[in-house]
Amino acid sequence: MPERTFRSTHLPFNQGVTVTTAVANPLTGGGGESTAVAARARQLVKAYGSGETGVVALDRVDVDIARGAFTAIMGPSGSGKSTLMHCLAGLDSVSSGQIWVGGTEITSLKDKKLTRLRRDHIGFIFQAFNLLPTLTAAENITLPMDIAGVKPDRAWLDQVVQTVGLGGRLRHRPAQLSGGQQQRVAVARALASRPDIIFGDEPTGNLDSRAGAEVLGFLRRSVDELSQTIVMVTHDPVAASYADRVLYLADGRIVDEMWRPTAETVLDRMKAFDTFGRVS
Ligand SMILES: Nc1ncnc2c1ncn2[C@@H]1O[C@H](COP(=O)(O)OP(=O)(O)OP(=O)(O)O)[C@@H](O)[C@H]1O
Repeated sequence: MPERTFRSTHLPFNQGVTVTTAVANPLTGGGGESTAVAARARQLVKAYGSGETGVVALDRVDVDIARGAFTAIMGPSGSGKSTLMHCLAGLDSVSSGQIWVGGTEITSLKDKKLTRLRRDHIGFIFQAFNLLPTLTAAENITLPMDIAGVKPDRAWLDQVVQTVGLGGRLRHRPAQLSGGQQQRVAVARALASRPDIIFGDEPTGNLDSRAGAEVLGFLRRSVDELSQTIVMVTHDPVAASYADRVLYLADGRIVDEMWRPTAETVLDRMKAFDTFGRVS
């Protein structure tokens, strides 16, 4: 496990200090160039509106996302999970602070370069599977690469298809697949271009527990066998237990983290948050 510093406010787990940070560090230190860190944010602030009606969705967040690891982001509704994920993925602008994906500081990129970085380096899996109904599973998997004019690496694609267990379903269209199979197509699509990092927003939110477990198992395998980096927002302690590390957000701050979570330890931590109250 990498050395890390962790400080948080108000909660009994990590008492006392005023800044929140979840920094898996410092293997190289400095800016965004670490090979051990797939993405990092420093003093990230995201505010919506201003004055009385303004909301600070992210409040000076420092975080490192370890490369080749599976990170889950948890926290109560409105705590800033989706906002953090969208900012890290370059889908949303920030109010202040800096974000690096790999060695690139994305917070200073103009639209065109940011779009290209997202296309070439970041994969997404959403709660809605977002497959095109008229295309086969195979066509859906390679669609983003086809649009980008990038030739898929066949050997890699075969490995991905094998990893997510879709071998016999490649010629089926989405309507001919179960929800779990459709999400596996979406997982394969995210993996196909070998992105540096994959972001999942409640990727099993629309699945029953069995299909969800399958998809989570495939995400886990893609980390273990393909060295993929995954960041997943979830409300579900069972889903979080597939991760290597859980980050807890409350009121726009990272207030705690847990390594090697189990469903029980995550649930206990969530209950403790409820008992001791939320941050501020
Ligand atoms: N476009 C927006 N305009 C104004 N406020 C927003 C906007 N998007 C999010 N917020 C606010 O920012 C805060 C964080 O929202 P966010 O969606 O990141 O939370 P979340 O933890 O993902 O919640 P949930 O678990 O309910 O999806 C909330 O107070 C929310 O109301």
